[in-house]
Amino acid sequence: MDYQGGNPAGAGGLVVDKLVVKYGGHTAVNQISLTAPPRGLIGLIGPNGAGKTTTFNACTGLLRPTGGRVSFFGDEITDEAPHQRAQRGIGRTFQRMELFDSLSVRENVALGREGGMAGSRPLRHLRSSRSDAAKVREAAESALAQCGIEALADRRPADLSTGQRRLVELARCIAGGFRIMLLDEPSSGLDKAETVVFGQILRSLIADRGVGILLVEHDMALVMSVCDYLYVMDFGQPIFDGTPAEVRESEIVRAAYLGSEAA
Ligand SMILES: Nc1ncnc2c1ncn2[C@@H]1O[C@H](COP(=O)(O)OP(=O)(O)OP(=O)(O)O)[C@@H](O)[C@H]1O
Repeated sequence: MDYQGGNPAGAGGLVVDKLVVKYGGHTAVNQISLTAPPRGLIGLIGPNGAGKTTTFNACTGLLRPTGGRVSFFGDEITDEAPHQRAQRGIGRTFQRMELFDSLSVRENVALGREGGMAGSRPLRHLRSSRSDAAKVREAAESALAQCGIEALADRRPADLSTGQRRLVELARCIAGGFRIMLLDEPSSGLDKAETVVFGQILRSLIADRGVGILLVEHDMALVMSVCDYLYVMDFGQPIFDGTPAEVRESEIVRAAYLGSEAA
């Protein structure tokens, strides 16, 4: 079922159920449940150290949880390796950008598609077909267009502004053709105008491609304006979930987080 707004629990996509993650004796994530459905833009917010990135790492397989389950379109994937989850359609960007400055923007974006194809067929680079190359080119051009950065295709990331680099990173993830994309602070370093454009691109991405997005973000203006539904965590615990309007009104959230942010 595609997401129609409101509480997305049970709507399919990426489902996290009572997730627990410990680093040694420290419980970084404690009983977190959330759903990121197709066509939904879901925010995961909370103060620094709340456990948001740790939750992402458990969803993408970089960390094995101590408890709870992760499933994807009905299949349990809690113990699957990162590449298996990527092949199923879980994509991700990282808090710190990882672009290759020796490659052009177009080549960086194409890697998003090539990585997935190489993962499914390890010898692809030795015996890649013309149709594979065409698919990669097409995916890269389409992702560049989705982000409005076709004109930057032949430039090097090092020569671009932070805002432009963020869009290259997003385009690379889009080129991967994922069904659910986890974006970790993707608007960090952008100015207000760039952030507005970034939010519009996220919404158009959902409308045009039917993907779902799980967004970790500290920019409350962006979160409140683009998200359909929000999960709020603090000290590893779930403290509230609801629509942006409900979150804004919540005393619990205000006390834990929004009091210090521009709500
Ligand atoms: N590799 C690690 N080893 C031990 N503790 C860690 C590790 N990574 C994170 N932590 C701790 O786990 C908790 C959750 O961290 P996490 O990075 O998931 O929070 P976050 O909500 O993403 O924070 P931020 O908004 O600052 O990125 C914090 O107390 C952090 O110090």
